[in-house]
Amino acid sequence: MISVSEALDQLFALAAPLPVETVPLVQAAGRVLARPVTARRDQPPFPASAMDGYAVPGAAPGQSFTVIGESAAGTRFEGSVGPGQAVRIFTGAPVPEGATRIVIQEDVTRDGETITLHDDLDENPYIRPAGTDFRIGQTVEAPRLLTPQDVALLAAMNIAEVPVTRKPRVALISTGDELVMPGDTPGPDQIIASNTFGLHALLRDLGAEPRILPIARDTSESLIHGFSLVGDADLVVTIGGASVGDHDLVARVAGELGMERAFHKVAMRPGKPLMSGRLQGAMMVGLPGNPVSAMVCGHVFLAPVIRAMLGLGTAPAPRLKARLSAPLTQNGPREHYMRAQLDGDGILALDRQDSSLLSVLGKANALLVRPVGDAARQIGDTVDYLPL
Ligand SMILES: Nc1nc2c(c(=O)[nH]1)N[C@H]1C(S)=C(S)[C@@H](COP(=O)(O)OP(=O)(O)OC[C@H]3O[C@@H](n4cnc5c(N)ncnc54)[C@H](O)[C@@H]3O)O[C@H]1N2
Ligand code: MOO
Repeated sequence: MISVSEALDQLFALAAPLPVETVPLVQAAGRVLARPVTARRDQPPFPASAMDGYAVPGAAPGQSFTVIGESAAGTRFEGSVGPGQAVRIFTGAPVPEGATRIVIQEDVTRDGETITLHDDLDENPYIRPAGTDFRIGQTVEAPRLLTPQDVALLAAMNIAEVPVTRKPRVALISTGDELVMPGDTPGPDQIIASNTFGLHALLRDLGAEPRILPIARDTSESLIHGFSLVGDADLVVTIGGASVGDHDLVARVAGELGMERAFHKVAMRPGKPLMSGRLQGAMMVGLPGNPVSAMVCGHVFLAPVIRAMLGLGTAPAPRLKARLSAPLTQNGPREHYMRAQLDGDGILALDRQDSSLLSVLGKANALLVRPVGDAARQIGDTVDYLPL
């Protein structure tokens, strides 16, 4: 059995960054910017008013000015402002030549075309210099997972299309005679395929394009048929059939189909029977069937693999630290990812840790990580965790 970090290294060696494609800006959020993009204009492109008021060439309390025109957002005042003159101006409008500040309209009394400034003037000039937000040539660096804020910035830079890494296509194959799809009517010995859907959701959130294939039954023929449906997937993920039972066929069938196996079995709990390799041009990961094992492997392995394929680098799932709010007994020979709850008092491993318990996983908001052979821990000790 290899360690979690050795398994991750081998997975990263199999996970090549995907090609670049161009998408319209409305589809850019959540995608990974693949190349730096450069602003095509200054913003604002002219000195702009930050407030509604009057543009004046300097201002003293009590001073009067004659209003000679108007500058609105989209339609500037053509001309300049001389001594004793003011231009009515609105937020976002170009500041006319000769004006050095904007006096907000709350600080002004207007009588016809004459304005008189109040005694308690707001001193802020309220002018945004040209290019104060960004200048032509300024870049948004890549790789970068684009947020809604980034999309707004790119739009302001007049970038209508962006180069992004293609979404990793992931084929999900559940295996087992006992499984039916949610909504179907299970026979007396059957259960519902669950982690398939949890993994689909996780992968979609990570920016992949997952596809659930028909459930493969516990026969070689059915599994071979399942593998024949993966199409152009970058990553094939099987669920179940990874262990040592008579009906656990995934490793054998994948081997017969020519899988170059990188590893099978990892010193972790849950998730021990994990396997991976390369199968017919795609990366393949065989997850254990126990629902919590599959989901934990999704967070610990599939998430970093998807990020690597997206060009976001090769790093394990980020870990944080917290203080224990209940003691822990000694850990065994496998790295343990304990379902845990984190709150203001610290982190607490939940009572029941069986890898079939989705209801416990649902209550957890963290996976508390116990290193191999970790000694017993006391309240207040610092531990690592992965947020869920
Ligand atoms: N003698 C041994 N038995 C087992 C070992 C071992 O080392 N020696 N390892 C155990 C561990 S650890 C795990 S984890 C499981 C993993 O087994 P498989 O990957 O072969 O998974 P299955 O046997 O097919 O299923 C396990 C369990 O999960 C349920 N399952 C499977 N797929 C789904 C799905 N898509 N949705 C919901 N539930 C699913 C399945 O019905 C079983 O209950 O092996 C241990 N055994
Ligand atoms: O490793 Mo299994 O995933 O402990 O339940």
